[in-house]
Amino acid sequence: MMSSSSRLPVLALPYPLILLPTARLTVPIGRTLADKLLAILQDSESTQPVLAVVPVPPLADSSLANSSSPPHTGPVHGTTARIIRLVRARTLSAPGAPRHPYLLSLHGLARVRLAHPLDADSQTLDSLSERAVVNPAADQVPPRETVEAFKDAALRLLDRLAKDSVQLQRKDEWLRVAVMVEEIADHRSTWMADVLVAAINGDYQDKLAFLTATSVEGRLRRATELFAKQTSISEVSQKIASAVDESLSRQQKEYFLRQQLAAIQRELQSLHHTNNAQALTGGAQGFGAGGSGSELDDDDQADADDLAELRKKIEALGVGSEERKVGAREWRRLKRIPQGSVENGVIRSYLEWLTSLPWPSAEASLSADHEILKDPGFLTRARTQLDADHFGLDQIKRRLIEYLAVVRLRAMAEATPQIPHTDPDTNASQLAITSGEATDQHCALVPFSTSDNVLRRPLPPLEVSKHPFSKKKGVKGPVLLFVGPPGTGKTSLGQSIAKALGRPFQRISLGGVRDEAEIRGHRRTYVASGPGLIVQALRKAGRLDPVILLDEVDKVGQSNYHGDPGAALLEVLDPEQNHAFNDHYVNVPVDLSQVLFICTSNTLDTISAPLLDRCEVVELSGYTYDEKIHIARRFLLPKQLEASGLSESLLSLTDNALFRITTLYTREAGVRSLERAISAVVRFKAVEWINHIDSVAANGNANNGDAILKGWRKQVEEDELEKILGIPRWDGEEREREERCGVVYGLVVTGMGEGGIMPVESTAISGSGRLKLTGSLGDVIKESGEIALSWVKAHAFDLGITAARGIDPLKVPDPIDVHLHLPAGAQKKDGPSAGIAMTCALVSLLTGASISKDIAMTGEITLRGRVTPVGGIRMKVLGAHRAKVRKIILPWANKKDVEHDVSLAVRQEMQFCFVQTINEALDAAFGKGTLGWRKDIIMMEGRL
Ligand SMILES: Nc1ncnc2c1ncn2[C@@H]1O[C@H](COP(=O)(O)OP(=O)(O)OP(=O)(O)O)[C@@H](O)[C@H]1O
Repeated sequence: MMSSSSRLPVLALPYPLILLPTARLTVPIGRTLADKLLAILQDSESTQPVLAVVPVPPLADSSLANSSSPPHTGPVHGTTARIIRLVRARTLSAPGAPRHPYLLSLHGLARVRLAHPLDADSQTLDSLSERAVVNPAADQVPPRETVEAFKDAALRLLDRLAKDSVQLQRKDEWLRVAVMVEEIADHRSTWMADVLVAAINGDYQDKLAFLTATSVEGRLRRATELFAKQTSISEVSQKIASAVDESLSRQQKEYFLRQQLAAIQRELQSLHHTNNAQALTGGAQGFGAGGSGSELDDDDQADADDLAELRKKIEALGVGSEERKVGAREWRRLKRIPQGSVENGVIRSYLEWLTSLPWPSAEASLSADHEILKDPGFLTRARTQLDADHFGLDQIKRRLIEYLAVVRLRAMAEATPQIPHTDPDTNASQLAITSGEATDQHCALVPFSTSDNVLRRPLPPLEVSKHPFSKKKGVKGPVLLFVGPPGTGKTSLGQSIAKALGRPFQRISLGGVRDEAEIRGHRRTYVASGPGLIVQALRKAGRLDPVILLDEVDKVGQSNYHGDPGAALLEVLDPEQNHAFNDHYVNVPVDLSQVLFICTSNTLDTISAPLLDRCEVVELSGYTYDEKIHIARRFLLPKQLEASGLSESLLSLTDNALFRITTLYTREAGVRSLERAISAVVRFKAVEWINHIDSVAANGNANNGDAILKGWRKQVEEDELEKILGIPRWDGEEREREERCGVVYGLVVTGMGEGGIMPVESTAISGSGRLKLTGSLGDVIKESGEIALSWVKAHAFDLGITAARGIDPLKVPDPIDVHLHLPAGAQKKDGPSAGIAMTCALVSLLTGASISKDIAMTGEITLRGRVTPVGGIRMKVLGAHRAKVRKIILPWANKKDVEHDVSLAVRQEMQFCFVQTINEALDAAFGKGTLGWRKDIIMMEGRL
């Protein structure tokens, strides 16, 4: 068939655009072209007028690509295309907008050739010139073998594409096309070739060659080649993908994904910016002219700033120091690892920790501490500080001042440069320093001379430090351990010491720490790992030399499968080791030698011996009523008034009210419950005050100060307390204490370190001479019960219980069992100190004589009847005093404890009986002459 010619408007498609017959294409176009097309649309009779669309290859390739056109001439081959849409782009803008604000959609129809090649002027997207075009002759049927080869190649490619498709729908589509290819008639195969080449990815040049192939056979061959090429590309990339898949680690994959995500985000951001700009300017402005947006969107910038900051911090670490080396190494790793990956986050948070710790290499703050210590008035000011924060505690304050004096002396000694002895035999070559006034700057190095009467101290030989951090030795003192019941001021004393030294204070609560890692940190391999409590405190303090209070060391867990937290604590507190404390997370030796550690504990019983050995114990055993009343008036009431917004002019407690609160509403060694009770009173009065001023305001006197104060009662009287605090908890306890045969009051110290009294009850029941002990008793206290019974049985005749020696009082006259019980059965009790109380209870039970309820006792007994000393005397005595016991029986050996530890005021209010034997204890308890001792008892004791 002959080819036909006609005139059509010709549109040039710049590289890399190409339109094949059967394909569709949408291109952004400018206003000029849009106007021209609009004119065509208006003039045309058809609603979808036809154009000739000619791809223009890049200059270098033009001769190659449009191969059938003569060299050095413009392109001639193209496609006829129907205009199916011309719209103005609103929101979507292709790159280049708004120079191309219109979108033109074309549908390729058939191959076409220009009668004359496109000249250079007409090769732009804007140009549209009407030209003569030649429509090639209609297709002939291609040879069979060419069609077969084409189908084969097409099917292989479609199969590959179906396999590679991730989406199921896509897969189905490719398979459906494959069925069509199999079934298509030979004469339609060129159409199929057009459809497939248009649908698959392929090189521009390949597609152009396919477009320009004039013969049907040639076109099918080119399509076959293209399909084969695409199949092999697809297979190779699939192989690479699976090989990469195997070799890529999770992190690398994540990296690629993140890169893609970042690219998508960038695209979205730029789209967003353009939209903003268009919204602001009606679309008249160019790309990238959008507003700056919120600073929260500017992730990349913030991230870069953080990294720069981190880098600066690493650079600030001491040159050559271990921490700097580790920091630099981790920094290099950080740079290698993709941003946003988990590992990246782990390294960054590690570096943040590492660089935010105070390191000796970068530390400049110690000098401030030394200045405070050098000040001649340091000790006086420390004493003033302690007095300002705490009432009483004289002995403890004196001990703390001694401690601070040692700290000061050591600090001054450490601040002195050390010079080696060159020759110990010659005085002239020895150097000494005037101690006391020595300072960093002013230390006077003078030759040591025996004739000098100034206090001089020869310096020890220079120790060459092996550890990199021990350039400046720590201001070490013994580790203080405050032991005492809750609320006795242990924590607040620690705070006062920190204030006196001008150092930051950090408190670490060790109660319930079961895991060594809580002290030492987790290794970085753990998910969500972090440093231990010690390093955390150091970072919070921001200095190398804070005062760290290790609260409740007695409650640290024992060694278990989570490690031994106690052992880690030993390392922390050991001056020989703690200059290079090893936190598992930080993994660089941390210098704790400058830290001043203070421990607190409620009791000494549960502290491990090695830990106790490192500490110097300071006991705070509790306050008397008198001291509590003073503390309440001077410290607790003002503190609560301030906390509630009232003032002393609006609220006061009478002495009687305060006494009642202290004695009847609280009974504890410390002052916490007292503080709570006072705060309840203050809160009650605060409500009253608000109601009062509201009612005054309602009467129109809101601004009249006198009128406001007129009806206000600021005093809280004793009889109001029941309304405020409820029924007194301890009222009538003395009445409840019974004076009964078989009941005796012993003295105890609870697990919280609080002293008090505890009844020892005994009763006789018919039985077979056995002893029954109840009340959650430990082995030692049970043994005390058995010793007591044995002693009573052995002395039953002397005490007048039995008629003759050798008779068991539990069998004759009637066989009985004796039941000894210590109430509060849920509380564990142990220890030997209930010995004399149990003996007295048994004697009382068997003789029928009773002991006054105002008497309490403590002391261990031996089988021979000796009374041996016990511990916790001060706490026990104060507990008894609080319980209004008037007479206490104690072992003779504890006399010095009472004289030394118990205040004179308490001693004057109580009667103390110090006993050496059970006989003396019984006499003191029952009163002389009450028990019917047989006459020869004195002789017997002499023989013992
Ligand atoms: N001698 C005192 N003078 C003034 N206030 C005191 C005195 N003793 C204790 N306090 C006050 O009692 C409160 C409780 O004290 P702190 O917290 O120091 O008790 P603690 O012994 O550490 O108790 P815990 O063993 O329960 O930790 C604080 O407000 C403290 O100021």
